[in-house]
Amino acid sequence: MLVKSTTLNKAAVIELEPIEDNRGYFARSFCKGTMVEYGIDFDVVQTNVAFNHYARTLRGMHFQAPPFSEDKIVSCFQGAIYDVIIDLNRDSSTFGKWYGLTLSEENRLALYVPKGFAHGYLTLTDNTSIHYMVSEYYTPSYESGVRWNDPAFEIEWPFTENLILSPKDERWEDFNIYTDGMIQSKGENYGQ
Ligand SMILES: Cc1cn([C@H]2C[C@H](O)[C@@H](COP(=O)(O)OP(=O)(O)O[C@H]3O[C@@H](C)C(=O)[C@@H](O)[C@H]3O)O2)c(=O)[nH]c1=O
Repeated sequence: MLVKSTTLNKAAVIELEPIEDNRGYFARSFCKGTMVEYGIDFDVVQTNVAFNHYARTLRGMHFQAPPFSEDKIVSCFQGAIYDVIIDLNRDSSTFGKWYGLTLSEENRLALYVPKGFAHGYLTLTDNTSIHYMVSEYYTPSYESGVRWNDPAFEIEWPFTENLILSPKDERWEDFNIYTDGMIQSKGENYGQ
């Protein structure tokens, strides 16, 4: 597996290195040692799958606040999604910036989402299956989010009309770039 940097601090794209033969291929999709070589210390405590019936389904933008901030590794093993992250760490030079890429069963890419990043995705096809590993247990009282179309971030989504969202994801309040965000080293969460 190859780990490649992105435009956002700490976030990375993971590329499989399939070993092919007449049956198909084999590839490592996660290796703690390889991640450490790239400076990422990731301990998986839970793996999750999500399925979406329809294209234009948007889930996000979610994070767990300190002290339950979590790293994630997200991949799409059926169909295709446009996956987006936002750096909400106030002490990061890429604070407030977003990054997006297509994850699909064809490109077999995964996205490493560091602590303090909001994460969400828009399905590009019907019948999408998403797999993600997380480094913290689900802690609903620390679950938080920002709205997919919050003007503070200007995310360029492939579609913006006729989206399917949960009521929770429609209602995240506006992010205030001056007062909201997190500082992981201090375990602090500001604003929402
Ligand atoms: C995330 C999660 C949800 N649930 C429950 C809560 C609820 O009843 C149901 C659906 O939850 P949600 O609507 O939050 O599911 P969903 O919108 O798919 O939430 C996920 O979105 C993507 C973008 C992420 O990045 C994930 O970390 C996670 O927040 O599943 C768990 O039991 N454990 C979990 O770890």
